[in-house]
Amino acid sequence: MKTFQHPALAKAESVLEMLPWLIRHRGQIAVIKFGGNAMVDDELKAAFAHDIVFLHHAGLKPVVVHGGGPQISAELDRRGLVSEFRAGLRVTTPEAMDVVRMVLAGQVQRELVGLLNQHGPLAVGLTGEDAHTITASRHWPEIDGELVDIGRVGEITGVDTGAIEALLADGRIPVISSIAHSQDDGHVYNVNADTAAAALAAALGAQTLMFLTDVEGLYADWPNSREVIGQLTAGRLEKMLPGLAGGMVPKMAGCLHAVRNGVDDARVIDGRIQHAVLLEMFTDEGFGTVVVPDEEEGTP
Ligand SMILES: Nc1ncnc2c1ncn2[C@@H]1O[C@H](COP(=O)(O)OP(=O)(O)O)[C@@H](O)[C@H]1O
Ligand SMILES: CC(=O)N[C@@H](CCC(=O)OP(=O)(O)O)C(=O)O
Repeated sequence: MKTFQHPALAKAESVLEMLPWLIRHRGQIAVIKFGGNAMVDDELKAAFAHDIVFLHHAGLKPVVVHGGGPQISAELDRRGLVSEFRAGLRVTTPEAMDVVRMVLAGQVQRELVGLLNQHGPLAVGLTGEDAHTITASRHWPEIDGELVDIGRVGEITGVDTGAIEALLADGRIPVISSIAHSQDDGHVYNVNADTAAAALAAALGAQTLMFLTDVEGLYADWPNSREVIGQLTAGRLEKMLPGLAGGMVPKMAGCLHAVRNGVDDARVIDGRIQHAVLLEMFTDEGFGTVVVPDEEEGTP
């Protein structure tokens, strides 16, 4: 008997191509950090939300951590306040902290929760303050041999995954803002969102940590070349870290922390590409930079 090929056969084939990835990722926790610089436009943000909802329905447990650096800077600017960064971290006065909290928890997080919930009652937003999810103490970075005061910037001292795990068990998608509570002094602290995502990924026992940013991945010789490093081991990354600069420092330090603390792989991918998360998780077209534990050198 002759088989009949439906005109839409190619569609069935592309659905089937996902099968090995669906089997591989089922039940996995994926922490996905959406950088403020990757939130380029409404279409891209909507595509990101769609991808996260797809992961959820594909049987993964996505946890979204979001940034918002440029959005905070814009609001500070609107209020006539300056944005100063030291050692890659925003100098955060108590007045600026109010703006950080308002922009991250009140604007960026709300927008992402709203976009996710267009697909059903899925997303619940929280900040690190809620249920002591992230606790911190005041961070004093060392610059030129001296400890420098950069205000209400927190160094993570603890992660309590209870609230996130309860949400995951309830079939929700947690969306987390990188703000922490301090048990030392009762203040609220501004935490770099990359650092928060990495700490959460390790504490949750996530399989994957993914950073969506505004470059293709880690460039080997930035800013001189645009050659992306496809894969690197924790050991190689550790040697490279002191030579890195700018926004890549917390991302790559976060990748290292994650894979050294039980996360299978940590990725930096180009969040400006529509459906970057889906392409990375469910196709062979891996792009960006993946960091793997030392023993996995050579594994795709
Ligand atoms: N080696 C490198 N490879 C790629 N980008 C780098 C590198 N070193 C520094 N950068 C900078 O890091 C930026 C990404 O970090 P950041 O601005 O904090 O983004 P996000 O908002 O996504 O966290 C890039 O736009 C680039 O300017
Ligand atoms: C201490 C510190 O610098 N906190 C960051 C928090 C937001 C963030 O990290 O956002 P991106 O991921 O978009 O850069 C800030 O105030 O900009």
